Amino acid sequence: MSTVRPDRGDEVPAARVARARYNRILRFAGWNLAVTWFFELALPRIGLVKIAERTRTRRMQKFARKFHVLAVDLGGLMIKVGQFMSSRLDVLPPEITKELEGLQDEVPAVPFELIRRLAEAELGVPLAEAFAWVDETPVAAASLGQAHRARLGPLDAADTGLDAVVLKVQRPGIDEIVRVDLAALRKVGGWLSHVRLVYSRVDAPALVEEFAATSLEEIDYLHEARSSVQFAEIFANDARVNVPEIVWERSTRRVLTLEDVTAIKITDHEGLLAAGIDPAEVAPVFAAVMFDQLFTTGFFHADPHPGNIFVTPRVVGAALVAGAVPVAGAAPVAGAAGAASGAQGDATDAAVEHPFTLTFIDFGMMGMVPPSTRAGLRKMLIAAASRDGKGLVDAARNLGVLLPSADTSELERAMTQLFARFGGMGFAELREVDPREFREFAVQFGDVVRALPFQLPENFLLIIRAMSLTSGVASALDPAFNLWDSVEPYAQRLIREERGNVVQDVARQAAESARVALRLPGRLDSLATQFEEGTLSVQSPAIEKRVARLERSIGRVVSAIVFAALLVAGTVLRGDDVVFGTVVMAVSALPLLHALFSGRRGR
Ligand SMILES: Nc1ncnc2c1ncn2[C@@H]1O[C@H](COP(=O)(O)OP(=O)(O)OP(=O)(O)O)[C@@H](O)[C@H]1O
Repeated sequence: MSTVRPDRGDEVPAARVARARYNRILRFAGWNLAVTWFFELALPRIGLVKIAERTRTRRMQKFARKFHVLAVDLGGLMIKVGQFMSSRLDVLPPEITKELEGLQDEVPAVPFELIRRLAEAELGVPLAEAFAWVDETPVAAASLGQAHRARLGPLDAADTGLDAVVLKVQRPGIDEIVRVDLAALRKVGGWLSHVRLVYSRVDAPALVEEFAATSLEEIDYLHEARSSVQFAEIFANDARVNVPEIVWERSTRRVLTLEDVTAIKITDHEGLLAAGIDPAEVAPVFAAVMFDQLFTTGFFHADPHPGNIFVTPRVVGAALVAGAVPVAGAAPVAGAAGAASGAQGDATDAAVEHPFTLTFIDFGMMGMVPPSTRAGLRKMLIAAASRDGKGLVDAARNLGVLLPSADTSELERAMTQLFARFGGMGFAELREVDPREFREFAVQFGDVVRALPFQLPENFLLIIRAMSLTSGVASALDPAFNLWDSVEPYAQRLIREERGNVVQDVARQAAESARVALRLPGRLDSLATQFEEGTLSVQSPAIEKRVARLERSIGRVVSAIVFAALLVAGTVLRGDDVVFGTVVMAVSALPLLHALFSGRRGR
């Protein structure tokens, strides 16, 4: 570790190390901010914008390489920051994501003696007493902790019915490292809050606080244990999902003992095929399970990277449903096939007899989609379904994606154009559209959007992360997999479940003002009038019938939500890179269009 200021000779060594770490992070951030300011603001101001454009890719590569070195060297939260960057596959350029992809695997393991000491201090007994056996070689060494295989002692085994377990132990001193890293990140967040390019789109200090809250939760294993129980309860009657049991007697804030559920890694193609499981069959199930979390239960696994999901072949009695390869922790088939679903709603989907179960681990990073955000997203959907450009913009404002001060007439116009140009098309037809046309539109649309004060609202950091990882894992399982395709059946289901809410919202929104009603398509317009006149009760068969028709036009709930997330991601995080922003916009436009116009074809 580099420079320690001589005038701090009175500090104890630990404090000196902490200060050096803090300074190193700040120097790195400060230097890169200065370089970015010079190329992206100072040069364009004196007419040298071409230099900024020509050097951008090289600068990004260099930044990623240097950050990589810093993160491996410092570990701690810098690895997490790198992970966040690399999971933004949809918005960050490949120069950065590729460089930072394998970061987590490069963390060196802590010698077992130190792990033993910490675990024994935490558990209050020698490890040999607490466990029948502990493997001194870790299964995995991560930035905050490391995991070892172990076997429970006879008493614990009898108590819990478990034998093979995994013992997670935090890195000694990780609390202090996290504290220092957060202090440095807060400082950087403060700097960024003075940079117009940033503060106009992102509340950097709030973003750092969101990251800090997540990180502090991650170093409390009891919090992780409680989250895993909550997650398990939500999916208790869902045959698609499995969660390891916690051994509470052997768990503390810094030590976590849990059922060993090792099975086939979700991205292990050979392993899946050998077990008779088609990876392409896993992709839509995984996507649907993630959508359930994000949009139905609102409590979601925010770190669904391939290392955190196993595919467990299901067994009937002693026999595996799929293939003949026995895998440790294979899940027994859950009770009757028709087990009632939990919060996911559609029982048929949740209890479908797939030849596998998805086993989630690592509940350290969980996210919540608060009801207000879900309501905001629904408003956006309704505006989208009624092809209401202005409504869509208002909804974005309500959601906090767009600052209240924004002059949005240009955006409304762009939306109206979008509806006019692609309005009559279904998804299949949209796919036939010349990509150049999309591109052209996306450039215009992107320019309008970038000029507006879009921002990354609170709570979106983890939502976007989960969505990006879901998309990445699903495509790794099946390169032909299209997230939007799997959205369709899911959205249909969601609409059926949310029927009541949609009715209420549509009616309320329509009644809000005559101005709104005027913008709505005919069928909604008359609906609104009746509602306002009080001639229509929300439960009446007439409204039911109309809403059934409306349902068809709103048949893409999640598409619209995914669109919203991508739109935010693309605009907020991309800044001025037109080419990349264009791609994101084009991608965003597809599901939106899909969402908007399927109803018109009466599907
Ligand atoms: N219950 C379990 N059963 C089997 N293996 C497990 C279990 N829990 C953890 N592991 C193994 O240990 C590794 C690290 O565990 P986990 O992901 O929970 O730790 P982490 O410190 O939060 O790491 P990261 O942040 O990289 O995901 C996992 O990738 C997996 O290989």
